[in-house]
Amino acid sequence: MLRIGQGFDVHQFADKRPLIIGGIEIPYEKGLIGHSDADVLLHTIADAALGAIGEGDIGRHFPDTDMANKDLDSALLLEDVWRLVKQKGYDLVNVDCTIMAQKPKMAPYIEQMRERIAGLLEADKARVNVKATTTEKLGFVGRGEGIAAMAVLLIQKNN
Ligand SMILES: Nc1ccn([C@@H]2O[C@H](COP(=O)(O)O)[C@@H](O)[C@H]2O)c(=O)n1
Ligand SMILES: C[C@@]1(CO)OP(=O)(O)OP(=O)(O)OC[C@H]1O
Repeated sequence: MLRIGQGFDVHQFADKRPLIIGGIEIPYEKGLIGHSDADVLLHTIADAALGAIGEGDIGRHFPDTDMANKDLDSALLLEDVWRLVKQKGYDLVNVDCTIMAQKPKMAPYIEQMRERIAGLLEADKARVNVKATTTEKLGFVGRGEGIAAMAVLLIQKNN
């Protein structure tokens, strides 16, 4: 049995915040804001995984009204979501992600992100692909107001 899910998330830039994407801290003059650590890529993957198992979205599982989720490490959030996926008997087939950011350059950090995500999803790195694109200076991403990410994720159960 195969199931597919997709995810999309956006977070806004602010000064004096670390920039954490894909579980990796990227040196930059600004970071993303959210109730959690605002890891836009891990949130997107978690939403895609929840979509694939028909379990809603991260806002339902980790409400931003709950102070227990304040400054939450999104790696823990994705680990929790992945536990649900595994409990239902599924493994990762592959996940493909796109980060939309005018700046900074993601290319130097992509391999580290793949390794981190593969670890969180208990899968080989070859099953994880991460891409980055600018939006050619158009829209909120192009103006450097924030970063968006999307993911498509496929899981498989062998029975
Ligand atoms: N934040 C980003 C954006 C893009 N890249 C890399 O540059 C390539 C070209 O970007 P375009 O927006 O012109 O498509 C893209 O394919 C990425 O490899 C990046 O590293 N970081
Ligand atoms: C992760 C949660 C919870 O800490 O907070 P945020 O960091 O604001 O992230 P978002 O992608 O808006 O949605 C899920 C939230 O409930």
